[in-house]
Amino acid sequence: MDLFNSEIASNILPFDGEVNYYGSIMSLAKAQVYYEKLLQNIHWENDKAIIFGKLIITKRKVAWYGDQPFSYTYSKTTKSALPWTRELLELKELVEQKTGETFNSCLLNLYHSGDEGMAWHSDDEKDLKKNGAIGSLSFGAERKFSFKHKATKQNVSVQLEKGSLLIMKGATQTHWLHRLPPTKRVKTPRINLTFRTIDI
Ligand SMILES: O=C(O)CCC(=O)C(=O)O
Ligand SMILES: [Fe+2]
Repeated sequence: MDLFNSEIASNILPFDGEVNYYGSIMSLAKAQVYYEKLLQNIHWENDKAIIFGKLIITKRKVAWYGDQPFSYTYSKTTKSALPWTRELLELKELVEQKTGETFNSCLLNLYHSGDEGMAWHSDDEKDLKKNGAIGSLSFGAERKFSFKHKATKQNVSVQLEKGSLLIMKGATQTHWLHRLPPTKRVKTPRINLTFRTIDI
């Protein structure tokens, strides 16, 4: 499906939420340049989380940027947002233009290989605007991304291509979990940007 210049993308969820996959929204060459710049210029740090009362340091690296030094608490740890870089602002504007949504912050993830992933969760932290859209851009290795309905356990998956955009909105976080499954097949890094709205 060629969605390169298209503003429309259909909902991949059957009910109880809205997830639109736009496919790649830029040329492969541009996606590669962004991948390299983000790898270099982002203040990547290992993520800390408190899970079952134990401090866990993840192999995955994260970073947190925004309009203001927002603090964001998840898995009982708090981060303070750094000011936007030039590339992040360009990408934020691109995602806003494609989706008609606005965002004031971005959580970034760096998965060094398929050994690293993210477990089932919903992005329903109290700092986030309720039912606010989340725009997700992917660079580097292609990975599978999955949704599971909290009640029916129904699964929906999508392959996230280089330079692709996925948007989650409406009641998605209330009714569905999502994850990035680990995979033995992927040996190279992936960078993911999730643009969000912090409630102020
Ligand atoms: O890496 C991804 O595609 C998703 C990351 C994610 O779900 C999150 O940061 O909340
Ligand atoms: Fe998430």
